[in-house]
Formats: sequence, structure tokens, C-alpha cells
Amino acid sequence: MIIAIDGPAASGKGTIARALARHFGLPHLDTGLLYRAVGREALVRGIAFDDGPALAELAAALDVSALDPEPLKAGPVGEAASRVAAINEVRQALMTLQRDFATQAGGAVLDGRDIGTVIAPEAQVKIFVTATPEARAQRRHAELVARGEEVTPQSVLDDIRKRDQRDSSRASAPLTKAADAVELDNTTLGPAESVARALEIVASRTE
Ligand SMILES: Nc1ncnc2c1ncn2[C@@H]1O[C@H](COP(=O)(O)OP(=O)(O)OP(=O)(O)O)[C@@H](O)[C@H]1O
Ligand SMILES: Nc1ccn([C@@H]2O[C@H](COP(=O)(O)O)[C@@H](O)[C@H]2O)c(=O)n1
Repeated sequence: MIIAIDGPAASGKGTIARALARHFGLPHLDTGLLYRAVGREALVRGIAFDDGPALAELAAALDVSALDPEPLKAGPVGEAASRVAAINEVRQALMTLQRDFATQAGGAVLDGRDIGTVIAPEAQVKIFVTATPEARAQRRHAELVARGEEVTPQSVLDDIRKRDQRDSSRASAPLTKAADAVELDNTTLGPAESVARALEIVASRTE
């Protein structure tokens, strides 16, 4: 079974995806980490966010087994990820490894922005996780403060809105709900309730 979880920043995709993967004993890939790794490397090496060939080279050289989520979850890396994710050559360079992960024997859970639409349109279960920008900003703000970052609630909300806009309006694989995805709005749901709702959705799609 392939489970595709998509949605905007800090909607709780990863929380749900990890829980479903644990529940069903499936491997999980947080595809945002791939774009974050390319974005971070571009920042470190001073590569411009519109230099398609150089960014694609970084993407093609990624060692997925060596991705350390900790530095990749920093606030500025999220912004850099969204910039490089708008470059079609980068998306193409990361396509095969995501498709290979999705189609491995036994199934998989992937979360991102284009899993149900581009990476695994054949997924049996597609969940589009949403929450208001304000709820998502509150969650991301708490997360970044806990990491020791100095950010204000307003700056995080501005960043979320900017990222939503860029991710939804880019020409290549924009963030959008697949026609056959079930929407899960968890604005007023906690993590456990969101996971419970996601399990109901899986059950409704697989019974
Ligand atoms: N339903 C929820 N209610 C409140 N907080 C939540 C909920 N789901 C997740 N969180 C918290 O919000 C933050 C973001 O969650 P998570 O990383 O799962 O989101 P995401 O959509 O995967 O984010 P990303 O933009 O990195 O892809 C985390 O600190 C997480 O613990
Ligand atoms: N399938 C995906 C996953 C991510 N992105 C881009 O990466 C940015 C960071 O992702 P997070 O899930 O870690 O927040 C995100 O803003 C997207 O621009 C993507 O394009 N496709």
C-alpha cells in the first residue's frame, strides 16, 4: 500500500505520516528533507537559487541515507528549500529516488507537496492535510523557539504565507490537492486526533 500525504508547511503531514508508517509497519520518506538538503547546500556553497544546472547537480549528488534532519529543520533552510523546489531541474533530479521509494515492495508512506499528484498518482490512499495559516504558524513558531531560534509569531506567519504562495503557484508540480485525495483539516485537532482521523481515512480507502 502506498500512502501519499500532502499539504502546506507545518500542517502536520510528518506527524501523521510517521504515525501511519509505524502503525502499518511501512517505511516513511519525508520528501521535504530532500529539498531542504539541496537548499541548505546551496546556501553553504553560495549557489544562486535560479542556477538550475548547479542546483540540479547538488540534487543528483544527494546521499539520502546520510540526511540528518536536525540542521535541515532550521527556519532559513525551509525558505531555501522552497526556492530550490521551484526549479524544474531540481524536481526532475529528485524524482527517481522518490518514485523508487514509493514503489518498493510492500509499500511506503511519503509526505510532501506533490506525492499524490506527481510522485505516486497511483497511491491507494491520498490525504491532503490542511490547517489555517495562523494555526500552522503557531505550531512552527513553537517548534523553532524550542530549537533556540529567535523568531516572532508575525515573522513565522509571514514566512508561511510566502511559502504557501510560492509552493502553490510554481509552474512545476505546484502544491495542490489531488482530485482523489481526502482533505483532513486539523486546525482544531491535536496530533493524536489528527492521526486517528487519518487512520479512519486509510480504513475507508482500503476496506
Ligand atoms: N494537529 C496538530 N496540532 C498541534 N500541533 C501539531 C499538530 N500536528 C503537528 N503538530 C506540531 O506542529 C509542528 C509541525 O508538524 P509537522 O512537522 O508534522 O508538520 P509538517 O507539515 O510535516 O511540516 P513541514 O512543513 O516541515 O513539512 C511540529 O512541532 C508538530 O509537533
Ligand atoms: N514533495 C515536496 C516536498 C517539499 N517541497 C518543498 O520543500 C519545502 C520544504 O518542505 P517541508 O515539507 O520540509 O516544509 C517546501 O516549502 C516545498 O517548497 C516540495 O516542493 N515538494
